[in-house]
Amino acid sequence: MTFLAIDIGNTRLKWAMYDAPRPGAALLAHGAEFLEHIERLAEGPWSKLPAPTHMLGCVVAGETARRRVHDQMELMLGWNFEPQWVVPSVHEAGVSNGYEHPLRLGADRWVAMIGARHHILQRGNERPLIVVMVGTAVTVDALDAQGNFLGGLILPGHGIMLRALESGTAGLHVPTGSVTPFPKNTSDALTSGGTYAIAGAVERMYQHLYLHCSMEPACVMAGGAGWKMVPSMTRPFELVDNLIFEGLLVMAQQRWGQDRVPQGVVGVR
Ligand SMILES: Nc1ncnc2c1ncn2[C@@H]1O[C@H](COP(=O)(O)OP(=O)(O)O)[C@@H](O)[C@H]1O
Ligand SMILES: CC(C)(COP(=O)(O)O)[C@@H](O)C(=O)NCCC(=O)O
Ligand SMILES: [K+]
Repeated sequence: MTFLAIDIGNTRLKWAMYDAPRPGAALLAHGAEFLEHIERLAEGPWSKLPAPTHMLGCVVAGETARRRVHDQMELMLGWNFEPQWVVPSVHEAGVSNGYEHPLRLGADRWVAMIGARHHILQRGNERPLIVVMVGTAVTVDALDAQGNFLGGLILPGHGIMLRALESGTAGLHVPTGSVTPFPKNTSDALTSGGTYAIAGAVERMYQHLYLHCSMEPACVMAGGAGWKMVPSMTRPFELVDNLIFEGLLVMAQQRWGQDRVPQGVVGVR
């Protein structure tokens, strides 16, 4: 059994191939393509893969992007699985969706929260949890210790913040700068402003959640630009690069975990 996991964000498609559809499976291959290069997948990185038997993905980049990926899969000889895409629900894998309209939550946020909760539970006690994803947009989602998703923030990512300032002003066209506490040039002022805007939003959510749960939250961060945030965070954060894939593996196991030991056999010697 081989499992293909796909995450289509607004900037890049990330994919990973595992030897089984369950957490802990061995990673066989992985890659990322900017959305404008989706058409390279079949002839390029996917051409060397064994045929997946199962596939699960999440997409927030729209129907056209998903269709372009389906077209690539159809070009692959021997790929016969039915593509499945995550639809956020009211409850899955120990996480309850507190969104007013659960279906309107970004599928990537839902998968990341399920991955993060699984990740944290594996490492110890139930704790409140902050899940930060730094991609095209930034999302900051809060879960209580019981796995209830309480709500989350959406803010612009680094690129969108810079482009918005560039296009809305006459004098802000400068190269990328450094993050510093007291920026003394325009480049550093813009780069630091964006980074601390994200760090500040996360800190605020941390305080909200701490107050709500009376218990220190654990913090998990992911996304293509997550590494940029690490030095500027005000709380200890764990960077989990494959957070979405961990979530997809947890969900895949619920769908196809037929390798489970049959009931009644456990413990029999
Ligand atoms: N070559 C690159 N590799 C990784 N991250 C990049 C690269 N170029 C830009 N980035 C940063 O990562 C962000 C995209 O991260 P990603 O997680 O792929 O976003 P999304 O999930 O929204 O597609 C960009 O907005 C940018 O800040
Ligand atoms: C917030 C997002 C744009 C993040 O997208 P990304 O940065 O991962 O490309 C995406 O999760 C989305 O479109 N969400 C739907 C709206 C919502 O979650 O409320
Ligand atoms: K994403």
